[in-house]
Amino acid sequence: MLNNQKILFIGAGPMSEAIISGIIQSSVIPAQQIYVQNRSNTARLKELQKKYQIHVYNEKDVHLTEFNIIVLAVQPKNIEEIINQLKNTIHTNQLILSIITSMNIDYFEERLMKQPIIRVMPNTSSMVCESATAMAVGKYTNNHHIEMSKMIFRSIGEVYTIAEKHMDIFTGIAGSGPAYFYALMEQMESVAIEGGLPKQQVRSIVAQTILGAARMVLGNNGSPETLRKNVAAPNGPTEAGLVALESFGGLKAIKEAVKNTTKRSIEINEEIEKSYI
Ligand SMILES: NC(=O)C1=CN([C@@H]2O[C@H](COP(=O)(O)OP(=O)(O)OC[C@H]3O[C@@H](n4cnc5c(N)ncnc54)[C@H](OP(=O)(O)O)[C@@H]3O)[C@@H](O)[C@H]2O)C=CC1
Ligand SMILES: O=C(O)[C@@H]1CCC=N1
Repeated sequence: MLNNQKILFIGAGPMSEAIISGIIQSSVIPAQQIYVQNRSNTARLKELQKKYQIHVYNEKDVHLTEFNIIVLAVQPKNIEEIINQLKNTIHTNQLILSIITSMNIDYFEERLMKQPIIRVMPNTSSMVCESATAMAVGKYTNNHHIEMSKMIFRSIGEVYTIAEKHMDIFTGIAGSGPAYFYALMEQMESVAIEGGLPKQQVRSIVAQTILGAARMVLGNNGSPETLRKNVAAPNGPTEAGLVALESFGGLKAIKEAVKNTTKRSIEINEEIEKSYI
């Protein structure tokens, strides 16, 4: 429990909401100790306040030093504004959790003096407490910071502590991963509806199929390779499907999607670093 901690979310987008929803559902931090700010979208702040009974702020009204934990949840392009807001204001006893895509811990450590910082990559399944979240720690963090961060992110799913150099590839498979599965689901839904299955059943059928496959792997029922082979009898329908998946470039496409995401994640950090030179 982090009952005595006050936490501020800078950025009121879907990722902040997903994390807030998780920590309230799991009673990790009480709603009255959760604060969220943005710059302009007051309707969004009111919506979050009403839904979760949390405190909301406009950027200019925030007193940063009140908070034990500050979560950075804005787009990378807004990072400079955030650094300007934090610099010369926060203390080294405040923990910064950055979920900002691509931005390295070094970036923060160079601009904020000896600040404990943990870089985190959750995914949108946080909303249903099923995120695969990575955590990489900065050099000014201690065990207490790490434990607090784990407690927060375990409330929205599984947490994996990784080396920071692997954060971009982690983004490639898990941060962005849900989007590939949704794209796959869109295609499966569309072909099933074309094939005559009732639209209202198709969504559940496709989602249940993906959920079942994930549960089989997580339940140690075999490797994906073994489980794939178990589905596909020689010369059966699945084998025909897998042949099409390969011959139409589906398998290569999956690898390329992960590689391209990873590459773009690296580039964003480089672009922002370069904009300072
Ligand atoms: N969506 C996803 O699947 C994942 C996203 N992430 C990362 O998490 C971060 C947040 O994502 P997401 O919630 O989707 O982002 P959004 O772009 O939807 O939301 C960002 C929020 O930040 C606010 N904002 C922007 N600049 C400032 C500022 N200077 N001060 C205060 N608030 C500000 C915006 O509101 P206003 O304009 O009113 O200020 C908005 O509420 C991003 O870096 C994203 O890459 C990480 C993992 C997964
Ligand atoms: O693509 C994005 O902007 C972020 C990275 C991980 C998920 N969404």
